[in-house]
Amino acid sequence: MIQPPANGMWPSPFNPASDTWGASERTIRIADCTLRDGEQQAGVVMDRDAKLEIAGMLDELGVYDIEAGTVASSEEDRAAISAIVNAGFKAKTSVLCRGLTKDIDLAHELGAWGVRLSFPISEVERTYKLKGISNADYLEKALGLTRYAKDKGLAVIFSPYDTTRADPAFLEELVGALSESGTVDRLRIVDTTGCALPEAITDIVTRIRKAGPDLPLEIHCHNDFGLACANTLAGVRAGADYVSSTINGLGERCGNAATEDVVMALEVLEGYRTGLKLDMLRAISRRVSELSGIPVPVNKAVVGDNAFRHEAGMVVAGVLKEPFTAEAYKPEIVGQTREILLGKKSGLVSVAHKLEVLGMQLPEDKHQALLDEVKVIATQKHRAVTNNELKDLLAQFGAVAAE
Ligand SMILES: CC(=O)SCCNC(=O)CCNC(=O)[C@H](O)C(C)(C)COP(=O)(O)OP(=O)(O)OC[C@H]1O[C@@H](n2cnc3c(N)ncnc32)[C@H](O)[C@@H]1OP(=O)(O)O
Ligand SMILES: O=C(O)CCC(=O)C(=O)O
Repeated sequence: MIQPPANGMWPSPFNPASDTWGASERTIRIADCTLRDGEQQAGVVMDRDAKLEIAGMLDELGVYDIEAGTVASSEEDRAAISAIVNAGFKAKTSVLCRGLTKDIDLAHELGAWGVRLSFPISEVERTYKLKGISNADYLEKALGLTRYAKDKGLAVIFSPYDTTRADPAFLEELVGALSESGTVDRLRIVDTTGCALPEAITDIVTRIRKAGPDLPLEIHCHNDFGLACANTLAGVRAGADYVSSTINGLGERCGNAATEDVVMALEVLEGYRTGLKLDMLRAISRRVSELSGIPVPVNKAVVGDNAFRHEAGMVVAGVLKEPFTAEAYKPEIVGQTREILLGKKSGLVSVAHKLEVLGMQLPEDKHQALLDEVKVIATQKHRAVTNNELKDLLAQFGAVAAE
């Protein structure tokens, strides 16, 4: 008889073998940016206490670094950054800086571990944000800023904003120069408008690795085409060891790659290890939702309420015998629980199951009539039937407590 895998994960055997991308030799580190890009979602405000609480949960989750805010943004944000820096977390605290030395000074004064120097590289960004700066001036400025930050003892993550629309030859030239300068600890590849395909990310990472073979890489993708997770995975496969993502995919416009999606795809489908406490994912998702005011869709991957809920009769008939018939991994791995709902799509197997769960007995010849009534109620109410509604129905049908 077929045996489920002992680790509670059952991916497709058509997936490439887990050592294809060196998964067994690489640990992928999560550089979470919920508190910076997450807060950039229009209308979201997270105050100092909210940020400190989320940072504490991220630390417990096991992320490598926490991008705590944009240092120039406000006094409140600087207070939050300062509180996070001084909280004694294991995770490192970094901040986003513009290409301005005054931002680097602020980061230094706050005691941040590192800076992400955001310096737009594509022609469109440079034209409208950096007064049309030339390639030569861009290079000089980038080298000057990274040197300035390095001399202050900061970890330097250089971020050529809008990387995926950069001129490829200039991007390679920049990477070569930064790499040679020894002033950069990591390069962040940014798909600012979410406009890249996974193949493009693979190409960019491959080019960058050729131009600066020793430069550690971070991948930061937006979700405007629903590709943020796929693009992040492509970046990791091609050689990025750091993932910049957010809880619940919170972030500008359509958001960022969701930490929970990326981590579970890496762990379950690709065989990488992230070192995260996966069973915290549901709890941190809920808290970030509460503190940001942005709800988690019920069908959100990994952390949604419906991620491990089953209603359709044919599915439930399988799940009750072997959950892997409808699930790729066990819900408890991510702090979720499985639930069977009774509703419009249920069958008799679900009726028997619900009776058992509620500790009730009903003669089998009444099950079909009960199911018919369940379907009427569900159809009228446009939802599944609650346990209380079911208990009332069972009373009407003369069900008794099981012995
Ligand atoms: C999309 C991203 O994820 S990047 C991160 C963006 N995050 C944020 O903007 C959040 C926090 N921002 C803020 O609180 C404010 O924008 C502040 C305090 C940083 C700056 O406010 P202000 O000084 O009033 O400037 P404002 O935001 O209106 O405009 C930004 C200016 O910086 C320029 N700029 C934009 N990006 C950069 C950069 N990376 N480096 C240097 N200058 C930049 C813009 O072109 C604009 O210049 P202009 O005034 O000549 O048009
Ligand atoms: O330049 C950066 O690293 C920040 C920009 C960003 O978050 C983005 O473009 O998506």
